[in-house]
Parts: sequence; structure tokens; C-alpha cells
Amino acid sequence: MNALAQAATPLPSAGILWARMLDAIRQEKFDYALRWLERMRPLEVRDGALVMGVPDRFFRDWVDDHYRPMLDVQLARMGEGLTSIAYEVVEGLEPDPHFPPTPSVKASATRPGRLNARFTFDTFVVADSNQLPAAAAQAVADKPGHHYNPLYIYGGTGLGKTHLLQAVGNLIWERDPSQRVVFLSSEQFTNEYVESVREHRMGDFRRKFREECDVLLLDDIQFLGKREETQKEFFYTFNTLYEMNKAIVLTSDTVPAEIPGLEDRLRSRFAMGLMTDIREPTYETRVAILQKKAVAEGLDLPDSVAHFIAKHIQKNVRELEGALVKLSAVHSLTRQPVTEDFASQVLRDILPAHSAVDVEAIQREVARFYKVTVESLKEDRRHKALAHARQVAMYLSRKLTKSSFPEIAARFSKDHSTVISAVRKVEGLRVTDATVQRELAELELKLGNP
Ligand SMILES: Nc1ncnc2c1ncn2[C@@H]1O[C@H](COP(=O)(O)OP(=O)(O)OP(=O)(O)O)[C@@H](O)[C@H]1O
Repeated sequence: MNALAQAATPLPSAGILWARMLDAIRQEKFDYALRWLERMRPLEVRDGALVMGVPDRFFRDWVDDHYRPMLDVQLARMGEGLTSIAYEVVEGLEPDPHFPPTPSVKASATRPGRLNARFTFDTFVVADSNQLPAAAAQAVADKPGHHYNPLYIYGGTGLGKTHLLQAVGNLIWERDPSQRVVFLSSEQFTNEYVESVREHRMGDFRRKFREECDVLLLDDIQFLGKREETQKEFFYTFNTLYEMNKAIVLTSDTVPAEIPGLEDRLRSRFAMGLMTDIREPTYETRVAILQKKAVAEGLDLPDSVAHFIAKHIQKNVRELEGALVKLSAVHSLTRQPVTEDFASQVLRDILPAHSAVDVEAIQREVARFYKVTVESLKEDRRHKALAHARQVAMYLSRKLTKSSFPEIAARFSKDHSTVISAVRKVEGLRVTDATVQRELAELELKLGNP
């Protein structure tokens, strides 16, 4: 038994299993992964799954997107018969004392909630496609409330908006921990508002966002347009903070004028400071990002392989990062040299040539196959056959396209946790149910992915 496992003896068996896994991962030198994994807390073993506590849904999706293959391999290697890792959001989760964090995230215990120490200006690659938003974000962090208030950053998915927003919060807090930095998404703002109304705690809500907030960082404000009452509340929050010269930074997938349902008075206020977009990275930027991330990951990435990946993954920094993490994980496990051939083999699922099919095409094919309508796949009806078709469509969307859980969820008008559980369910059925196995094989053949 290794030292960690011994130290963890008083923990339930989930703790011991996790200690063993972490130890193996440490020996494989997945230092980058460890910064994330060490922040999870083993909770229990349930239904063949090791259930891990995570601080929030964002964290869960990131770990699941980037480290699932590696975790699956480690889980299988333990030979305890566990088949998957499940996650549960645990409010106020702090690093487990049995698994002390690496120095880079040591401060995370007291860092304002939802701020992640990984997203800093140091780890952000500045290039033509993001120069202005990066400089503006830096200016806000240097003198909060004085420049560009509000700063409004918009652009496509996976291009670094959240990263910049977090970098502002981290830098302000690191320089002056007395600054009350509030970071959250507009969905979280909405949820907190609704909960406060329901529980008659509006006083607490207003205190949090108007009085006890020096810097408000609101991510993905495009969702604000959907809720009239929340918008009204946000309007007063905004005005109060603005009048007190408190810094406000907002991100969105589009300009205010194109956010459906957004009130005019908010539109005009969002435009009062600086509005700036992050564009898709150029070829050179993609190579630079890959090289910088490879250094952080401790991966020796030959130029030819960086160029190979940059050539194939063009739109999205999140995907570039995912590719690199996967490459690094497989390289550490197999010790195969990192060449273009190796990269094309390891990344075959995520390189575009293999993902020509999109979610809409999958919905059409699945609907035809199960003799239901595409519309019914997006409804809430729980009729058994319909639910199965919907789950299969979600599973195939995840498997055959490069879409993230939230992107797939949007296409099915569902919450992304619904997509995650659907995918898990069908993954299980694929192993245990011969009929489902046949259905999937046939559908994948039809979708051009034999
Ligand atoms: N210029 C960059 N330098 C380094 N990392 C980057 C850069 N741009 C994006 N990333 C990384 O890419 C990933 C996705 O970025 P992020 O989550 O900030 O995207 P986003 O624009 O907020 O996307 P979404 O709209 O889908 O939320 C993150 O892990 C982030 O660290």
C-alpha cells in the first residue's frame, strides 16, 4: 500500500480509491491535470461509480471534458470493478486536507467563490484576435472602476471571454484581497434572484450585489434577456454599482442589440463603457497558444505537431486545449513519441474530418429511426420510447460532433445536466443491452461513422 493510501485509512473507501488513483496520476507526471483533480473530494462509491465532489458545474464539465479518458484508464487499472466517475456539486468545497493543492492554487481556499486561480493574465496568450479585449481587461484590473465602465467583451464560444473575466477578478483580488469580487454567470444571477424572492431574502440579495460588491464580473449575459424580473433587478444593481464607480465587466456571445428580449435601457447602459470583441484565433495565434499550453502541461511539443493541430482545429481555443490535454495524457500513458502520426491517431475523434455530422443531422436521423418527430426530441414528454430516442440522440451528438454539453443542451432545449445523464445512461446500455448496441451501430452507420 502506498503512503497516501495509508494516510487516508480513516476515510471511507472512496477516499482510499481516490488516493490510489491520484498517486498513480502523480507518478505519470500529469502535473497540469493534478491542479484540477486535487480540488475534487471523494464522496462515496455508488452503483459502480466513484462519486466525486466538485465546486461547481463549470469545474465538473471541464474535468469531464479534459480528463475523462485518463480517469477511465486509471479507474480500470485499479481493478476494483468501478466503471465510471460521477460528480456532485458540493457548495463551498475546499481542497481536502488529505490532498493538499499545488502551490499555484494554494490561495484558492480563500479566493472569492467561483474564481479559478488557473485563469490569469499570465496564462492568457495575447494575439491579434484578442489584443483589445485583453488590454482593456488589464486596464480594468489595474484601476477598477476608472477605465471602461462597463467593459463589455463579446465573441464566439471557447475564445477566452470567461478566461479574461476571471483574470480581471484574480488580479484585483491578488493585489488587494479586501476587494470584494463577485463573479458569476447571468444564469447564476437569475437563480440567486429567483431563490431570494422565493425565500423572502431580497435584502440579502441586494446587499450582496449592491453593497458588498466592489467588482461585478457577469459572464454570459445573453441569458438575461429571457427573464423580465431579473433584468429589472439587474438594472438597479448595475445603476447602483455604476454610480459608486465600482467596476463592472460583462461577457456575452453577441452585441447588446442582438440579445433577444434585452431591455433598451440595459442595451444603452452596456454601451456606455467599452464594447470589444474576441475573434477566432489566427493560425499563428493557434500555434502560439498550443506552445504555451504545452509548456504549462510539461509536454515537449514538436513544432510540426503544433502546426498540424493548428491546421486542423481552427475555431475554438477550448478545442485546441482539449486536443493538447488528450495528446499529453495518451503520451504519458503510452510513452509513444509525439509525432504528427501519433497526433492524428489520438485526435481522430476531434479532428474536423471525422465530425462532419452535426447535431441537427443526428436529430433528423434518430427521429426517422425511432419514428418520432424532431420536435418531440426537444420536448419534455417522458414517454418511455420518446425518452430513449432523445437520450440516444444526445449520446450520438456528444460522440459524433465536437459540441460541448451546453451546446448540445441548447439544441435540445434542455439543461446540460440532462445531457450528461443521458450520455451516461446510453453509454451504460451500450455495454449491457444488445438491442441498444444494434440500434447504435445502425445509426452510426447511417450517420457515416461506422
Ligand atoms: N488566448 C488564450 N490564451 C490561453 N488560453 C485561452 C485563450 N483563449 C481561450 N483560452 C482557453 O480556452 C478555454 C475556453 O475559454 P473560455 O472558457 O474563456 O471561453 P469563452 O469565450 O468564455 O466560451 P463560452 O462562450 O463557451 O463560455 C479555456 O480553458 C481558456 O483558458
